[in-house]
Amino acid sequence: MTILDRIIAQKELELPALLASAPNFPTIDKVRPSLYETLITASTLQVISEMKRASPSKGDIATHIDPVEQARQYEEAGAACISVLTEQAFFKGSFEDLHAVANAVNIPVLCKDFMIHEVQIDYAKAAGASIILLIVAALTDEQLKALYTYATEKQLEVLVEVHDTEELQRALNIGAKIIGVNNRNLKTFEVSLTTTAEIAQHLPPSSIAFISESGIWNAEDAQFVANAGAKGVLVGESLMVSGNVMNSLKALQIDIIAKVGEKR
Ligand SMILES: O=P(O)(O)OC[C@@H](O)[C@@H](O)c1c[nH]c2ccccc12
Repeated sequence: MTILDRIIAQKELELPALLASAPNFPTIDKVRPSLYETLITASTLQVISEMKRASPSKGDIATHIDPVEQARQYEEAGAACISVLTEQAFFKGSFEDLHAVANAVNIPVLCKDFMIHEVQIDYAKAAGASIILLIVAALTDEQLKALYTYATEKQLEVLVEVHDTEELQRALNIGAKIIGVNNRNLKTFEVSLTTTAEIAQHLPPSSIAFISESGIWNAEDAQFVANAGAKGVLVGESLMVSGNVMNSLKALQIDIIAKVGEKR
């Protein structure tokens, strides 16, 4: 059993409780910018910064950090979006974290979880998310399509995560507009930024907002994925452990305007 299998099995165990009750969060009435628009019009690499206490690959990362404080710093540093891990068993997140962060900031908020059922999307929306994640590797084509449609009908944006070219094709088939390459293999935990470069070669020349996820530590990493065509990066651990969130985040916001004659 891979870690992804284990997480999905855990999600299936949690579904009955979600289905038996209804989300009960005070409504957050905010109109947030579209992440898609921000990404495709960007002239600097956009940073989606993540609130990540722990992970199955690293164990505890930063369990003492207050999500609201962290999110405020991300927003102030010019993050395009804040990703909040809501998975509990392996990442120590919660919908409460998501709601608190969504309340505190005005930029787009991504519910980072392992979605297998519409009810999770209801909770994400109720807790204030403007974007959800769908992981192609965790879903059948039918599930992927159904969850994608359900989320977009609820006015949520969708980040569709892929790890190889076959998954990219499945994401393209459902009309995904924001596609993220996870540099971390969720089956082996191996991280390699070249995954982004490899998959980028198979992107059709269209208006897809392409981002690179995981394993981004510094400006050099940011430059590498930007050269491959990424418009944004999804960054967790390096910002969670940084002693200076503002500087660490700003260092990633490199120029991505292609110079004439330069190949990207
Ligand atoms: O901490 P990192 O290496 O910067 O990675 C962040 C983010 O990409 C990672 O948390 C992630 C990417 N896809 C996921 C899916 C589920 C949970 C977590 C993730």
